[in-house]
Amino acid sequence: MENEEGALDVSVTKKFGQKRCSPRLRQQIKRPYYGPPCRSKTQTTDLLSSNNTLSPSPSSSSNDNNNKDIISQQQQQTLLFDFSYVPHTRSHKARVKKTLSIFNNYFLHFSNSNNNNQHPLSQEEEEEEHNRPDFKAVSKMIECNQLLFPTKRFGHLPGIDVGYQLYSRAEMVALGLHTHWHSPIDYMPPSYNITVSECWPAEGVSAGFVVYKYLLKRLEGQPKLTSNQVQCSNGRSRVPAKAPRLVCLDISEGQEDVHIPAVNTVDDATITGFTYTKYNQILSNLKVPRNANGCDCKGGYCKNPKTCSCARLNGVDFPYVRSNGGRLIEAKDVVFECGPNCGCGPGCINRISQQGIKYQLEVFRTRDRGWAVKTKDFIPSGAPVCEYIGELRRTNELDNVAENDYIFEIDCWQTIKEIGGRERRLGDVSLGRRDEKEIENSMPMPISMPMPEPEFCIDAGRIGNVARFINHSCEPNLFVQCVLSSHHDLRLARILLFASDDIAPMEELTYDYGYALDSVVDKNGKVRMVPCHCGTSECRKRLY
Ligand SMILES: C[S@@+](CC[C@H](N)C(=O)[O-])C[C@H]1O[C@@H](n2cnc3c(N)ncnc32)[C@H](O)[C@@H]1O
Repeated sequence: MENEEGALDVSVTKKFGQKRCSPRLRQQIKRPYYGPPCRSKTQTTDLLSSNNTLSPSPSSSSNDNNNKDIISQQQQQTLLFDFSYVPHTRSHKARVKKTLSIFNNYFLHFSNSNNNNQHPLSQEEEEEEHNRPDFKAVSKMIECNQLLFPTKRFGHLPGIDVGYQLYSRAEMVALGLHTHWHSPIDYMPPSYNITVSECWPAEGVSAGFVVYKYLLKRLEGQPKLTSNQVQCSNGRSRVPAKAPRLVCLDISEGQEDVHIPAVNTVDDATITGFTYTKYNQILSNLKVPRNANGCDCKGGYCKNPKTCSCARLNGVDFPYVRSNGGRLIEAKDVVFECGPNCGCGPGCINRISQQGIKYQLEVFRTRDRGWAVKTKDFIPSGAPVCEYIGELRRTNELDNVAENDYIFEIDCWQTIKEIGGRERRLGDVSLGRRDEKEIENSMPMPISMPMPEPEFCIDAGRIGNVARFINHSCEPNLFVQCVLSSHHDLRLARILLFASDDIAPMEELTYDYGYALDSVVDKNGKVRMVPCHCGTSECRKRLY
């Protein structure tokens, strides 16, 4: 939000290419977080100390007429001064992270409850402020005392660094960076002008508005900006990056809807030794389960979760909302999507993971982790990023497993049942017993069948897609979601990677490989140890 000279562009509240965004954050929570603590108004604002995992209730007070009053009361609170610069600690950053998770969680739930309204909202009603899911999310956070900085502050906000990219006013309100919900421009009375050195109208007039810029004084002790923190409000970096060497224009060779270039600024390596494919390859010795029965929904789209048999498998709800092209509301042990025998069509809300890659991704070379993948687009939390694609194999038929870095064991059943030391991958996800029963009932094998180890895996060593280049991080921004669409055999579930946070453009994509330490042995039975170079504050130091 501040440029190299310290001039603040008041257009910071403008959209940044897409609808919503989040700052670049390093989180403290290892697993995707989907259950915000909803606390009473009397509690303190220490979000991190709360252990409650109450899910937001989309219906409660979402249309409260006094929402606006709550916000305007807040706007009138006394200003707090804080001119001392406090270096950001992990706990400050974790609070920011958690606040944005809570906002996203409410946003997705309210979007879902709008979709599921018995009487769908008209276009005009949808545009009314009190019906907007972002407005409802912020109102709910105010009601539950979940804003990060609920009092208007002047000066430093611990945990929020210069260089954060914020795309929506609602997120800024959630953090306490912006207090005027109704107006895109927040302000302080003139008596608070001590931090402004200069102010001038920018050249040109945009859509009838003059854009003002402000040169601000740096707080004492505030570190200098680094070039990678500098962003313009139009999304382009102000400091030109060193021209990368393009080693491949499109690793998918036209198979994906978007080109996936590969660049290397580190060494002479090129992309070799694998063939790109968009679909899992099934080896001839493997029997593909028959297609599951589908739902009877008509008219191209599944609309009613009570009558759609696929929605019933997901706990009588659709797992996705339509916002930003489709987002998973919350992580689940398994998502049942509509498939080939369903009455709906390809545009159905319950087929979001079947649409292929839609974000601009780039493969790039790192100094210590080989190739990696970054996004050039903003990716909202809950959005599907890509599927892990390769050859479907039996795990007991793999040769040289220890030498193959590209094997993904399909361990959905084991993680649901917490078999073999596999903890539930989704951490904070709450799953009712009923859902687990539904999953078991829909499986084409007896539930008593002992499956201590995954029977099948996806081997992307020779054949695969862009997911094979995504590295591990102990603080990832993607999470693994098992999805069943054509059949209902969990042993052969599809493996999808979804965004666990809002992901800013140019951020590396990572997920937690989830290896148990000492679980990988070489062909002589000796434990293999690989150091982790994810570089995050939560790093467990070893990949396995
Ligand atoms: C699925 S591949 C990921 C792409 C890989 N970097 C490449 O160049 O093709 C997994 C391998 O990448 C490397 N890797 C991934 N994440 C890593 C990390 N955090 N630290 C060290 N090495 C990592 C390890 O060699 C690992 O076995």
